[in-house]
Amino acid sequence: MILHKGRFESFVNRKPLTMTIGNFDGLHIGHRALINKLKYEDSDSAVLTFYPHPMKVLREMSQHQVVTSIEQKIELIEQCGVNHLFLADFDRKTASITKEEFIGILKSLNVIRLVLGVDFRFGQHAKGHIQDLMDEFEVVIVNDIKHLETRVSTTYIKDLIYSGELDKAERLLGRTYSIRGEVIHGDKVGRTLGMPTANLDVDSYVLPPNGVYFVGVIVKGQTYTGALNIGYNPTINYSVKKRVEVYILDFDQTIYGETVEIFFKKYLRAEKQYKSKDELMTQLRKDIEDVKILSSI
Ligand SMILES: Cc1cc2nc3c(=O)[nH]c(=O)nc-3n(C[C@H](O)[C@H](O)[C@H](O)COP(=O)(O)O)c2cc1C
Ligand SMILES: Nc1ncnc2c1ncn2[C@@H]1O[C@H](COP(=O)(O)OP(=O)(O)OP(=O)(O)O)[C@@H](O)[C@H]1O
Repeated sequence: MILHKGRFESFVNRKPLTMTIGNFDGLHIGHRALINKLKYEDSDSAVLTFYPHPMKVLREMSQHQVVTSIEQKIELIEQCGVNHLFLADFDRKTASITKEEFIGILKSLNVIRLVLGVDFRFGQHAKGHIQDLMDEFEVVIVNDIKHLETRVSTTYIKDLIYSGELDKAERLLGRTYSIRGEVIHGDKVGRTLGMPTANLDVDSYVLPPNGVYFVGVIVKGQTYTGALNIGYNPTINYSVKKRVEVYILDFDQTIYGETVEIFFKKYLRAEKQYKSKDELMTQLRKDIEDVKILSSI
């Protein structure tokens, strides 16, 4: 896959393209339905997406949470076998590109065919409609992919994750929900409990509810099993900021600064304030036993 990164109006491409356009946060089964329709003999397949997510810029949402980081999105699109990914910088200037200018840029990029969802809008104030594109390009419209009468969308999947419906989110994503984060320094209390944990910086992701999860962990290309806690450590070492920390089974490396990927497999229990450190430790040992059993099934 060729990754074109930069300003939308500055991209250069010679070969004819069949392109789809959107945010594609999550690369869910609806998005994949579009991408799977990009293959034509007469052209290369292409995805156009914007970074940062337009919502972050337009609504000034510094805390806009995502289902896939930009790195994950690039990898997932590449795995779909797409020839070109156009990753356009998104800022106020990009947002002010009119629908006529938008069409002009697509033409200059040699786009001959567009594959789009029925609700597709584009250009300044989302004034451009599919109808405006039909005069200039061949347009393939993909009907909404639904799950039990509900249109699959990133917004819906985010709600499922926030409310802990991870099985359903997994079905709509077509893969286990995973997040990536750098291992940061915690308060190093875990190791004094005989249970060193990796604290993760995963601030930009949609997180499921607080509690303990059975997870898969990828560290330096190797897959491990883990017990992950999302919460505030109410028993010892209370934290005002939400923490995400994982105990990786059969692992004893120092991994500060490494990026690890966490795959949410099963919710185990709520985070709880225990009366003593010993009670917490007894529970943590039980969590690890539960995770061992689940990983052997
Ligand atoms: C699998 C797992 C489950 C946890 N469950 C709880 C819990 O129920 N209640 C709690 O107060 N802390 C819980 N913790 C947090 C520990 O108290 C925490 O690891 C400890 O405070 C170490 O913090 P540190 O990373 O800053 O060293 C859990 C941690 C893990 C890894
Ligand atoms: N369920 C679906 N079925 C078919 N096409 C879809 C579906 N969901 C999104 N698309 C199409 O995929 C492209 C990219 O979608 P985009 O990521 O912008 O929206 P979305 O998944 O609906 O997310 P959000 O909930 O944030 O609006 C658009 O052309 C859109 O119409």
